[in-house]
Amino acid sequence: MSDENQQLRAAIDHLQTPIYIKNLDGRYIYVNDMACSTLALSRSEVLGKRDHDLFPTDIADRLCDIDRLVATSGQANTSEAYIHSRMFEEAHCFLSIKQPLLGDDGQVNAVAGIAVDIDERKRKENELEALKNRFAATLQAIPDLMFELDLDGRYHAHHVPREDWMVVRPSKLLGRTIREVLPAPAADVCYQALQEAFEHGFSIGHQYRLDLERGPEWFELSVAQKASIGHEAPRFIALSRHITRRKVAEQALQESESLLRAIVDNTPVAYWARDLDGRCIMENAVVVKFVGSQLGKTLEESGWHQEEVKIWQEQSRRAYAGEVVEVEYESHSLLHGTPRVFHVVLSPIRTGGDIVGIVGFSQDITERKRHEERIHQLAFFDPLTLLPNRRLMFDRLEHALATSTRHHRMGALLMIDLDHFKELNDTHGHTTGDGLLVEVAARLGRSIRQGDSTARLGGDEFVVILEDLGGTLTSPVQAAAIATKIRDALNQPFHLAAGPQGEVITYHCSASIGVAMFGDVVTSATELLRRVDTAMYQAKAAGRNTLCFFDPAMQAAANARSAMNADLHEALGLGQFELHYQVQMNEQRQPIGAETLLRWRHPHQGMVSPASFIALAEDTGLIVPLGNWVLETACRQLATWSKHPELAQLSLAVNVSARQFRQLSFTDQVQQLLVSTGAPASKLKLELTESTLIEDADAVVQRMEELQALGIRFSLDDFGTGYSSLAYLKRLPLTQLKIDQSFVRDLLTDHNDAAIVKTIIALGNSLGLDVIAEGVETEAQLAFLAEHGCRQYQGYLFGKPVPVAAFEALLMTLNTHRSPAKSCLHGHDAE
Ligand SMILES: Nc1nc2c(ncn2[C@@H]2O[C@@H]3COP(=O)(O)O[C@H]4[C@@H](O)[C@H](n5cnc6c(=O)[nH]c(N)nc65)O[C@@H]4COP(=O)(O)O[C@H]3[C@H]2O)c(=O)[nH]1
Repeated sequence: MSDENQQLRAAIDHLQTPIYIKNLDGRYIYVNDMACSTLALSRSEVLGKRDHDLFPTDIADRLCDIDRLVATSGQANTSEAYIHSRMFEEAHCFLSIKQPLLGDDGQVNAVAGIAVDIDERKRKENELEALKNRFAATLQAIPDLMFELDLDGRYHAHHVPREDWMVVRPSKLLGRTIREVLPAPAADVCYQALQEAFEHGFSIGHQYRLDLERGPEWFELSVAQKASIGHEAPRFIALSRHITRRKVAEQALQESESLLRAIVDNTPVAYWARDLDGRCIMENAVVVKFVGSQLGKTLEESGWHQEEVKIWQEQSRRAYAGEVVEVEYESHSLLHGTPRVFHVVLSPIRTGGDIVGIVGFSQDITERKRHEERIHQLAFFDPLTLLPNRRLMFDRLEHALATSTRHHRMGALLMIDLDHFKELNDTHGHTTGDGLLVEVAARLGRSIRQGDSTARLGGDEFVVILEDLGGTLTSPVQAAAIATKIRDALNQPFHLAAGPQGEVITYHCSASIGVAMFGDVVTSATELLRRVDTAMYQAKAAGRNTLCFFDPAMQAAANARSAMNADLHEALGLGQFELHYQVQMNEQRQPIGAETLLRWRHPHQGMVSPASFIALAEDTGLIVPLGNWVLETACRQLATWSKHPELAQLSLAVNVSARQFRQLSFTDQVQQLLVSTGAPASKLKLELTESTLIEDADAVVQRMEELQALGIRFSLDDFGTGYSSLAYLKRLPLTQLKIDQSFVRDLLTDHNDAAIVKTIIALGNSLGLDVIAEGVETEAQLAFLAEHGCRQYQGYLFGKPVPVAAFEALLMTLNTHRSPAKSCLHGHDAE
């Protein structure tokens, strides 16, 4: 070995990198010092050994494979391998470079290798890789879009976790600018943020909207300038956060807030809140409208009336203490208009159990209050006179009864009914009638003491409750004195507006007053009212303008009256009525007709006279259907008679009551009856009383003329008994006057009656009217009447009222036995 080779060998031997040579059997034929040190073996322990002798099988296999490859290919090979050696605690990574060695024959006869310990580098590389992976994983976990941009907005890098948030695909981004990618409004926002970041180092909070495939999406930008190295152009990291959900929620919140605000502002309720210092922190438009804006003000600074501030301070104090306060009060502190009534609710505002302020609602209830008052007024007061109505009177009466019984004090109930009120109404109209009622109410009020009360029951009926009248003996005297005072007050002339021009008329009024005492025995209000009604009715029956105390006999009569009333209502339906006929004669004592007289065949009382029930039927209105029944029956009878030659000449006089005659449809009803029954109108004579004629004379005349045009005639019943003047007598289309039987009865003994009878006959004759006398019972009466010119008669002398069969039989007898002197038979009344 040359020196040079020796030096080289020595250098290789001591080289600080393991070097080795293996023969084609894989046995080490050379190792340098470092190789031995690395394996921690002596050279003799290594030389002649194979890799399988030195290393674990898997490593040894791999090393042998590479050796084989190098040997067969004749090519060098570089590989890395982790080698366990005793020198290191853990396997070290070596970069192994293997080179085939050629023999003299040019064939590979060995493989030389050098193993560089790259363990340290490898570890750093691994660490770097791990760091890179961690960073990539972190980046991947960021849900926001991230871009690296320069000041021109050019994209240099990107992190795009969601491609559907992008306007262009990420691969098309690099090298392009924001303006080339985003629509102008969004791009403007981005450039503004970039500029800010350039100026201040960062920018946050800018938002932009992109209309993407799925719809509008919102993003929020955070831009920060990257630290630049040297004179590098500035770069920016822009983080674009997807905030659509937040935005939608914000918008929904905003919408619901503005809806809430609109509701609060548009609700008619004033609404406000105050903090713990009493400052107004919220108010709606209604508050502003009523009292001007209170925002930021305390109650003391509100400018309201001092008393109202005090009320509010007190009520607020309660609300601050945790109470829900409700108050109604009238505010005088309003900006405009008159004071109004409010219903206010104050309640504490709590957050997490702590009271942090109070909230108030205030509703304007002025109109509701007015309506309530009006409803109360309508429910309990008479709208015309403003006096308490029946309902309130009843309550007061019950109260008065309870008090007087408890304190043994007497009281009296007065019922006042105006006489002939209906006539005033009919003659001058309802407005005049109303005027009278109002004035009567005022006079009643002036006639009673404080503590007594008066009420209007309806129509022309008033009551007065007198309390504290003293003991049982003196109290009726006191009651009578007050009732008399009332009657006298009402007797004073009234000056009432009447007619379309409102001319003033003087009206004289009278009243019938019933009095019922209370306090000595327990009586109910209903019973007391019944009693006073009875007494008042009695006062009316006693001739009006009078007062009458209740007594039990009176009650019995009233009871009988009311029982009869009940029976009367059923009688028509049950067919209990009959018509009787009383013959009417001429001076030749020939029958010329009959008067129909109503009879009620009562199931228990037998035949009841019309004198007992006609007035009642008139009061209750039953006279209308009843009168119709009478007219119809009479018409049928006339129609039947018209078919018999002996009876065809008879006329029938039918009593028609005032109420029946005043029906607007009366003429039509009669006409229809004539048509439906076929009765000859000329044989029908309607008997009207004076009372029928005096009320509303014009309408009566018109109706009479209408009926007269149908062929009907009229007789004036009870002539001379009423107050009627003779003035209108000639206006009426009458054919007959009837002398009342009261004048006929004493004709021969009473000069006055005789004079009246003669006057009536003369009057009738001078007006060209027939005159018929009723109640003729004797030949002497007949002779007197005939002598003074009365040509027609009716009375028991000729026949009593009898049913139709008896009447017809009577006529037959009269016709067959007619003789001038004594042909008339006395009829037998069926009763
Ligand atoms: N003492 C005496 N009495 C005689 C004599 N001749 C007739 N009378 C009675 O005198 C009354 C005459 O009838 P009026 O004056 O129309 O008075 C009638 C009439 O106003 C009314 N009335 C009777 N029927 C009806 C009717 O259908 N409709 C209406 N609205 N009223 C009727 O009832 C009143 C009483 O009728 P009645 O009780 O039937 O009484 C009848 C009759 O029975 C006599 O010679 N002596």
